[in-house]
Amino acid sequence: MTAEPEPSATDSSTRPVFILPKTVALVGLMGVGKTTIGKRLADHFGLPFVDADEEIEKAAGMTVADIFANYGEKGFRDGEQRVIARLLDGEPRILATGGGALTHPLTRERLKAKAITLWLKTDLKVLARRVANRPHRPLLKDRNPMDVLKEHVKTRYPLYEMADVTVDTGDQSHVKSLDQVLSALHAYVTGGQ
Ligand SMILES: Nc1ncnc2c1ncn2[C@@H]1O[C@H](COP(=O)(O)OP(=O)(O)OP(=O)(O)O)[C@@H](O)[C@H]1O
Ligand SMILES: O=C(O)C1=C[C@@H](O)[C@@H](O)[C@H](O)C1
Ligand SMILES: [Mg+2]
Repeated sequence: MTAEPEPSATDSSTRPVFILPKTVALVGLMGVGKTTIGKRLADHFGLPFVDADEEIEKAAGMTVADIFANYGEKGFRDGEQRVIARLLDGEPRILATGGGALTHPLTRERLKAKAITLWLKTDLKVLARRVANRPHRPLLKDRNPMDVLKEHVKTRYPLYEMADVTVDTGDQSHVKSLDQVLSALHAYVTGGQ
């Protein structure tokens, strides 16, 4: 006799099916998976995926690193604020924000009003390992990643706490992280039904 296969985390038929009433905006520290999980979430819902960093680069015609170099962090945040405002208008979508987007008061206000905000978090050691492999982030230039991440925990965690939904993904596969995100969103959208 052949046993029925166990439903696995990769079996998308076991994932909850529901409609998103508005845009889901992923927030959290750099390297936590906003882009990676955001793309998979968009595929699941058949919604467009947008990455605020990419949209800022398109609008400015230069890389995030060059915007920081030419206009400083303040210049970048102003541009980021305008781009996120535009991305929050229109049909629901999945939006990956930049790690520091919530530091701008207007961005915080708009995200709160127009999106379901979802804070992705994980252990700092996991993040330090991930960002060490990718040297393009201007805030890490010539800095020890763990020092920067610890500073960001102090200044940004109080901001991320405004999120409607929080998911701690630990150090596991994308597939499992996506499952966690979907069940947390499902509980939020249906009021835990
Ligand atoms: N379970 C997981 N969830 C999310 N990302 C993971 C996971 N496991 C490994 N990663 C890897 O972590 C790296 C960082 O992810 P990603 O670029 O999506 O982060 P981010 O939050 O968008 O960062 P940034 O703020 O710099 O844009 C990617 O290489 C991704 O593949
Ligand atoms: O954490 C941050 O402040 C940043 C994260 C990236 O997504 C980019 O938005 C930029 O490098 C700044
Ligand atoms: Mg990203």
